[in-house]
Order: sequence, then C-alpha cells, then structure tokens
Amino acid sequence: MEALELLGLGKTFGTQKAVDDLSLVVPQGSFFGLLGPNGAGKTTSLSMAVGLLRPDTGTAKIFGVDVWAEPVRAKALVGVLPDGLGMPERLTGREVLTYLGLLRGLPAGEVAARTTELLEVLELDDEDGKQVIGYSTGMRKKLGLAVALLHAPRLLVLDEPFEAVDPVSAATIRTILNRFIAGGGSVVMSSHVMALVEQLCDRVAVVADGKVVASGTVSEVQAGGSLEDAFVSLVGASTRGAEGLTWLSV
Ligand SMILES: Nc1ncnc2c1ncn2[C@@H]1O[C@H](COP(=O)(O)OP(=O)(O)OP(=O)(O)O)[C@@H](O)[C@H]1O
Repeated sequence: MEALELLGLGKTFGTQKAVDDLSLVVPQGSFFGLLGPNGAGKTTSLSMAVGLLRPDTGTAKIFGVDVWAEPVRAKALVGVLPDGLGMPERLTGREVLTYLGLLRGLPAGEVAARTTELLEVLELDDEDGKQVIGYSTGMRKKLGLAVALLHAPRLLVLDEPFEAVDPVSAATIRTILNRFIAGGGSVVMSSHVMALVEQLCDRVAVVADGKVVASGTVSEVQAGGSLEDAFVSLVGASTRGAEGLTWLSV
C-alpha cells in the first residue's frame, strides 16, 4: 500500500495551468522531497493531495483512501503543514493545540499530555502565555508542525517545513522527522534547500511548470552529480539578470 498516490492531478487558475497531469507515488516508509522552482506547482499539488484544494482532474489517495471521496477517513491518516498556515491569532500555542486536538476527537487527557510534550520538544514552552499573533514566522512554522503531529498520523505532508526556522530548531525538526520515519511513518515535504533534501530524503520528484520532470531515489535523480546541479539542469539554468542592474555597482 502506498502512503500517497497522486494520479493525473490538474488545476487551472483562470488561464494559468498551475498543475498539469501530475502523477507521483510516495511509498510507505519513504521520506519524499518535492522540489521545483518558484511557481512550479508544489503548493497547489500538495494542497490537492491532502484535501485543501479541489483538483480539476485526477485523484489523490492516502493509504488507498480517496481524499475527495472519503475525506474524513483520509484526513485522519495525514498530518498537514500547509503553506501560509492560517491560525487562530488570539489563542496561545497551547490553546491552538488543545482546541484542534479536541476537535479531532482525541481524549482531553491525551491532548493535554501531547500538547505539553510538543511545546517542550519544539521549544515553544517559553512562549506559553503568548498569543499566536505575537509569534515570529519560525515559531508559527513550529506550531504548525506540532498541529500536524498532534493526532499521530501515518503520513506527514509538509510545505517548506524548514523555511524561516533557526538552525537549532531545524536540527530538532530533523530529529523529530527521522524518528517519525523510523517509527514507520512516511513524510512528503517541499523544500528549496537542496542540502537538506539530500540529507533527509530517500526519494525526490522535481516539478516544473506543473509537471513532474524527474523522480526516483535521490541518487537516481542526482545521476552522479549533486542534487543542485541536477535540479538546475532539469529546470533550466537562467543567466537572466547577470548582465543587468549596472546601476547597483559603485
Ligand atoms: N489561488 C491562486 N490563484 C491564481 N493563481 C494561483 C493560485 N495559487 C497558485 N497560483 C499560480 O499557480 C502556479 C503554481 O503555484 P504554487 O504556489 O503551487 O507554486 P510553488 O511550486 O509552490 O511555488 P513556491 O516554490 O514559490 O512556493 C503559480 O503560477 C501561481 O501563480
């Protein structure tokens, strides 16, 4: 059984084809990296994959459960860190986790214990009295990750989980994710940080113009070079801008 299976996903915004017949498979136990230049369609694809955005075409299945046909069953299996996560701004981190934990039907005692542990591990416990509105971008990212982990899902889908996160917190998140994989979980994450993807992921897909242009194990996609070189040659190196902006020189 695959952790995530996307088949022929497509989405058009007005005249802009954001995702075009995109298919990919994330095997169970895999740490899967989704790469691609700005505007390639990663966020749109991940949003359709987890039931946040309805596809124009195609299907998304989480452990064989169709996300759009059986959303309640599918969503119980997945923890999501969306891009630009909207949070209840006037609640504290603890209140957000408590509220969402209870909403997901977890017993109150379990919610309280997991909330305390997550806040501690992600070093958000110092901010315990602080409302989300006062959180930094990185703190919001960490709270989003705590929300994704709270119901102990079998699959994590994370949109740029390391963006704006300081190095110490990044190391903590890496440890949590590796432990999650070792415990039988599966992870899909989008990232622009090639070194991180090389270090963490066993499989990757490169998306450009809404299509998968390469996918496989990290070494297959690297093809003997670095992931960054492979990425640049796959999506097309640009020298635009190298000659212009002469007025910036003193
Ligand atoms: N709600 C929307 N309305 C109109 N166009 C959209 C919308 N969401 C995304 N797009 C367009 O779809 C394309 C894919 O965007 P998407 O956010 O999926 O890219 P991405 O790969 O996640 O980019 P980045 O790496 O910059 O986050 C872009 O051209 C974007 O402008």
